[in-house]
Amino acid sequence: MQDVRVKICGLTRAADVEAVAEAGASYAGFVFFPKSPRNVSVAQARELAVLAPVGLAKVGLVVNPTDALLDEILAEVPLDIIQLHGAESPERVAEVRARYGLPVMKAVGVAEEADLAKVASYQGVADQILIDAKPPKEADLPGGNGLAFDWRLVAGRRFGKPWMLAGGLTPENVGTAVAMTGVRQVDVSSGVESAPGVKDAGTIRAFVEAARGAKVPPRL
Ligand SMILES: O=C(O)c1ccccc1NCC(=O)[C@H](O)[C@H](O)COP(=O)(O)O
Repeated sequence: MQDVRVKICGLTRAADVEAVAEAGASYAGFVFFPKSPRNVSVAQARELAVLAPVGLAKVGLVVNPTDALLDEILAEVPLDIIQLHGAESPERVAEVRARYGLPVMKAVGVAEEADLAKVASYQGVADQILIDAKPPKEADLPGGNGLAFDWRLVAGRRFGKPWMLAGGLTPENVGTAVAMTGVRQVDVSSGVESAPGVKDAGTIRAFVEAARGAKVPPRL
């Protein structure tokens, strides 16, 4: 049985990339969103991305990006995946994918069953779907809020494309989340931080260990 794959999002320091690689995560996320405590400049992201070893996929997270912003990022940062975390339409997802020739992961915020209907419109255009907790109405950030949603909504679900579960995951609850949902990939940001935007190497290690040691229910 394959291990659960882990994405650690919002890396800002060289030591974070090192910790993520050493822990055995599969994806390292860099946030390009000025309001975020995890925001990195293009130059910073480049310095971090080049430290990632082969096998650690570098994900660039953007929110409703213009082509100009994506051009600027992709001219400098050797990304493997583009994560679209705003209100991008399926047409925009297809356009970004075609323009840059990179896989695109589209985030969909979920708070109730009805939110999952949106996933269908991205199945044909995105390479992966990130099922994340919907942010509270007053939130400054569309993601990275450390809030979970009701995992029963996605228990045993398949979405026609590989998917990842996010929102309020921690070393303590990720095993339950995997066992309950059957998801093969998980994403975390706040749950491995000692303060907003500050990753903690020990907690990253504990999270990856817990995720990889989780009991994944067999696919029916
Ligand atoms: O993490 C951010 O600061 C962020 C800012 C703007 C858009 C999205 C953002 N994060 C998205 C992610 O992929 C997070 O890892 C995901 O939402 C889970 O976050 P958390 O609940 O804090 O583990």
